[in-house]
Amino acid sequence: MHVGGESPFSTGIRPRWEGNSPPSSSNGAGDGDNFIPIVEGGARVLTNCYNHISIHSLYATATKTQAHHVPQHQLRDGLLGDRGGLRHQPLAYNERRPASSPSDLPDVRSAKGVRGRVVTLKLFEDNVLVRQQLETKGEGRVLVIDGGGSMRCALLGGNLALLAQNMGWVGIVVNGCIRDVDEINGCDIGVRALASHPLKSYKKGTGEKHVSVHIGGVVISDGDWLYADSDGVLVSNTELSV
Ligand SMILES: O=C([O-])CC(=O)C(=O)O
Ligand SMILES: [Mg+2]
Repeated sequence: MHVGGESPFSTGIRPRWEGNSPPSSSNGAGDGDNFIPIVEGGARVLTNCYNHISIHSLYATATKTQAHHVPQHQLRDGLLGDRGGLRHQPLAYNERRPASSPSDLPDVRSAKGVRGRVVTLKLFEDNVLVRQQLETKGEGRVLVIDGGGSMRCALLGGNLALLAQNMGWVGIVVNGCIRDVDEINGCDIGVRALASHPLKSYKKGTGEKHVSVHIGGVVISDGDWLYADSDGVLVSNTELSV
């Protein structure tokens, strides 16, 4: 994906940093929210792992560290049991290695491309609003779900992806986890997520619709344009010629 038909670097345009400080850490990620590379006409590139969150590269981001994000007392006391039980967490989950560099990541070439206007949801470990939204007509739009980056349950699965496809949504970006990966891959819809997780989410209906969200270092608002392919994810206030 090239913005405006040319690489931003070949046209001499350099990223600039919005906010008070440039990235401070050695991997260039900073704190994730205080800088935004601008490549053209206000287009924002989602940084962090969003170049690598195709459903075809899910397992690379499910690390040993993340498996430990579920506090031991919750495992012991079964506080998450009403969502299917952590017993269903596969052993293999603990055996996956961290994705420490892009070269560690699997192939993402077959990731489906996505372009469309954004509808946002902001929620945490509860996907009732996701179903509600996907039950409405997608009309070629992309659902962006800010799930707070939770690695403890899935906000989208095969049934919801099929619903999305049938209702005319073209893509779903999840700042969180998905499950039923094979079923999702069989749907005619592009999905990006941080990782897969076998556990379902709560079903309480908490969260907000149509609010601006922060994902991968950028602000994404209802009505923005989102472009995703195997190169990464771009967001813009206006339609781009990508
Ligand atoms: O538990 C959920 O709501 C997600 C899911 O598995 C599906 O959509 O198939
Ligand atoms: Mg399912």
